[in-house]
Amino acid sequence: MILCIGEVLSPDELDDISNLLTDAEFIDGKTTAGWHARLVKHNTQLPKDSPVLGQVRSLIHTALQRNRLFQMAARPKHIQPPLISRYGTGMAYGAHTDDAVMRSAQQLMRSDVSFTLFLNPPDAYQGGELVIDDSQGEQPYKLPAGAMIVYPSSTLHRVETVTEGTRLAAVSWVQSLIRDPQEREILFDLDTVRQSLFEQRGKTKEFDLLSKTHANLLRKWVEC
Ligand SMILES: O=C(O)CCC(=O)C(=O)O
Ligand SMILES: [Fe+2]
Repeated sequence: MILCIGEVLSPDELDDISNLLTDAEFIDGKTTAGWHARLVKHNTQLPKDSPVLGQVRSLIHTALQRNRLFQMAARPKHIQPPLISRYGTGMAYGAHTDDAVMRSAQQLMRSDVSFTLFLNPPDAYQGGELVIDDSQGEQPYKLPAGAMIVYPSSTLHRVETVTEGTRLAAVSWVQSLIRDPQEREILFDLDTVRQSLFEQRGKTKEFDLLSKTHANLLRKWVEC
């Protein structure tokens, strides 16, 4: 499932992030890519010791925690602290697949879900689409500032060359409580229907039965 979620960051949070990044120093992004992705990764990102990295990550963490759609779609067990990337003119990230296993703090995590959170508006740059190769073929995504795309880490994807302007984005990976993407989608759909039924009719018998099925499938599939 590929899901676009709007207004994950508020205009105030976007302003704060933009101010923090204005004078920040960025370094070559190759340092955090796997050996094959490194060959095609041409961007820059905030270094680990950047004085603003903690604040930017904290704003993003808060936004992800409160976003119900993200929580429902990804069911995060671990979220890798996001990389804050900047693509200037001529920069791109060629076709690659994300590492299946990553080190997060002191532990290893599996990447199930990848996401890009767009930090500046689409008219601030030409090109720079995230292109995901899914069963329908290649699909380009270029979202408004503050919106995010959540997609399976198993896909091949790339970032088109930025031909003008600057693209700012946060990217990260999630190990999901629900490993299987189809099971995750079934739970997402059931949860969506359950909530809409509740909004329309309140806590009916049908709502209770759907909630029971949702909880029992979650119990069956969850990896704690
Ligand atoms: O910037 C993006 O939209 C995606 C970057 C990416 O694919 C990666 O860092 O692995
Ligand atoms: Fe990637």
